[in-house]
Amino acid sequence: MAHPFDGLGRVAVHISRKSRLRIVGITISNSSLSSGVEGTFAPGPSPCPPLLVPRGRRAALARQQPVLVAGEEGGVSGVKGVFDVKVVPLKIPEDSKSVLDAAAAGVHYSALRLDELNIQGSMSAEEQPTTSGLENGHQEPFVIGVAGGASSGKTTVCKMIIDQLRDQRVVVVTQESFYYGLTDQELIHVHDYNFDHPDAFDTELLLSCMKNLKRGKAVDIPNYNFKTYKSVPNARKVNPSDVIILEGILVFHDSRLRDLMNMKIFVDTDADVRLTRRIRRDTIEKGRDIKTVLDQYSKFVKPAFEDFILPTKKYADIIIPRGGDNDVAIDLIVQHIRTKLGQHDLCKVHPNLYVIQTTYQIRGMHTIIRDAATATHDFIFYADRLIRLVVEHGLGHLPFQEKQVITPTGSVYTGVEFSKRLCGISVIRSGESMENALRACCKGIKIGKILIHREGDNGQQLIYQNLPKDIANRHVLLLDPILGTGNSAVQAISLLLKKGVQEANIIFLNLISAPQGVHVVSKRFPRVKIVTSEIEFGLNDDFRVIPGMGEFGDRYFGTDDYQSSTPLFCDDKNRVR
Ligand SMILES: Nc1ncnc2c1ncn2[C@@H]1O[C@H](COP(=O)(O)OP(=O)(O)O)[C@@H](O)[C@H]1O
Ligand SMILES: Nc1ccn([C@@H]2O[C@H](COP(=O)(O)O)[C@@H](O)[C@H]2O)c(=O)n1
Ligand SMILES: [Mg+2]
Repeated sequence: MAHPFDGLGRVAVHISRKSRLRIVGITISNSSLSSGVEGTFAPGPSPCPPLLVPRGRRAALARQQPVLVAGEEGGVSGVKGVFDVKVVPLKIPEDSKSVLDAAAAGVHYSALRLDELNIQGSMSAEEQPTTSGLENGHQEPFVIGVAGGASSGKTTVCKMIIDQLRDQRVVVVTQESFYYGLTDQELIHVHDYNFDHPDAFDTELLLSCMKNLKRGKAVDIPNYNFKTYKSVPNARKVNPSDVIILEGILVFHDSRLRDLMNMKIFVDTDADVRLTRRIRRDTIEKGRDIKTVLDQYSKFVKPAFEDFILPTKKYADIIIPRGGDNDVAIDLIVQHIRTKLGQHDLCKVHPNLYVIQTTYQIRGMHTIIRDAATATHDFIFYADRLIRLVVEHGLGHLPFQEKQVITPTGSVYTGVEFSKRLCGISVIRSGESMENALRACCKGIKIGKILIHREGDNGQQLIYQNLPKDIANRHVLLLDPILGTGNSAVQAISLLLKKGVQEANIIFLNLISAPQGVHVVSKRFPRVKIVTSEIEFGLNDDFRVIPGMGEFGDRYFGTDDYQSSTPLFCDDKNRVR
C-alpha cells in the first residue's frame, strides 16, 4: 500500500541564528495532499532530520518525529529559501502516532507561517492556514438571535440568559450598534427619520461581523450614540466566544443573518406594555419629551412593528410571552444551550483537565488581569489571588490518607493527611510568579526550576534545569500561568519523566489554557492532570493565546514597557554576542 506521505515536495527552510536548519513549510506536490509543518532540526548532510507530515493536515512538529525529508538541506547556506525535496516514508514509532491521531481528529497544531514561504500559490485558499478558533480545534460558537418589538424585553432576556450561563463565554452583539449615523441634513429632520425600518441599519457590516465571529475571529464593531445619532466605527472589540447572542428588533429580517443562527427567540410582549416601557425609557434614559416619543411611535414604531418585525415572528424557534418575566422559558432555553455546548465540552474529551468552578469573583479578577490597561500592581494583586485558587484546587488532587486527631474538647476528629513528598517546578520566568502562592499553601515546599527557550514561533529548547535530587519520588506541581501551544509544557513534562517522575504524579497548574495546548499535553501525557481557571478561545497567528492576557511574565514582573530586543546569546565567558 502506498504510504500516505510518499512523494515529491517543496520545503522552505531557513538557517536560524543558532545554525539550525528550520523547516518552515512543506507542500507535497504529487497528490492533492498539501501540508505544512514547522520544526527546528539539526543541520548537516544526509541522513537529514526527520519530518512528519500528517495526511491532509498542517501540523506543528516535535523535533523527534519521523519521515525523512531527503534533499539538499545539507548544502543550504542562505538564510531562507525554497527547495525541492523528496519525502520518503519511515516507520512511525508509537510515540508519534498520537500526533497523527490528533491531526486526524481535527486538532490544528498551529505552526506553519505561510508569510515566510514562497509556496502560497500552490495552496488553495481553503488549505492556507488561519488560526481561527475553529481550525484550532475549537467548536463553532452557538449563535442565538433574539428579536421582538422595541422595549419588548430583548435586552432583559439576554441578560437573564447570560446570567445563567455564567460558566460559558457569552458575547452579545446588538443590532443597535449597526445603526447608520445621521448626516447633518438628516439630523435637521430627525423627527422624519425612521429608525425602525430595515434600511436604518448597516446590515452588510453586521453580517460580516457575525460571519467572522461565527468563524471564531475577533471583530471590531461600531458604537452608536442615541443622543447624537452618530456612529463611531470600530469602537468595540468583540472576541469570539462559545455563545454569541445577536439581539435587535430586526435581526430575523435578513435571511443571511437568520441562517447564521442556531436558535431564534422572539420576545412577544403586548403593545401597550411595550409603549409604556418605551415612554419611560426614552424620557428618562434618552432625555426625550413625551410628545416626541408618542409621535415617533405612531408614525414609525407601530407601523414598522406590523410591517417588518411581527412578520419575522414565524422564523422563531421559541416565542417567549412576557419576556423576562417568563423564568420557565429562560430556564428551558439555557438548558438547551448547555446540552448543545456540552457535547463538545473539553473536560469531557479530556478527563485529566480540571477547570475550577467559576464565580463572578473569578470572572471579575480575570477581567482585571486581562485588561491591557490594568496597572502592574493590580495585575500582580489579582493574578496572585487567582493563582492561589488554582494552587489550592491543584492540591486537592494530591493523594491523602485518613488521619485521626484529638480536638481540644477531647473528641476524635477523623480527617485526612496529604502526601508530604511534594515539590513545585516553575517554568522560568512566568511560572516563578506562582511560587509564592505554592509556598503560602505548602510550608517549606521544595521548588525547582526549568528554563525553556522559545526559538522562533514553535521550536522549544530546554536551556536550564534545577530540580530536587529525589524528584522521582515526589508529586510534582508544575507551574506555568499560560498553556498555549503546549510545546513548553511537553518539554517540561518530558524532562520530569526522564528524571523518573511518575506521569500520574504530575499536576500542571496554570491560569489559562488554550484548547490546543490541552489537546497536545493530554494526548501525549494523558495521566498528567491539568488544573486551570479558564479555557481560552484559541491561538492567534503568532501562537499567542486569545483572548489571553499578554506576556504574563512582563506584566507580572513589570517589564512590559521595556523595549523588546532580539535574543542575546552569550559565549562561554558570558560575554554577549
Ligand atoms: N419583565 C419586565 N418587567 C418590568 N420591566 C421590564 C421587564 N422587561 C424589561 N423591562 C424594562 O423595560 C425596558 C425595556 O426593556 P429591554 O429589555 O431594554 O427591551 P428591548 O431590549 O426589547 O428594547 C427596560 O427599561 C427594562 O428595564
Ligand atoms: N437614534 C435612535 C435609534 C433607535 N431608536 C429606537 O430604538 C428602538 C430599538 O431599540 P430597542 O432596544 O428597543 O430594540 C427602535 O424602536 C427605534 O425607534 C431611537 O428611538 N432613536
Ligand atoms: Mg435592547
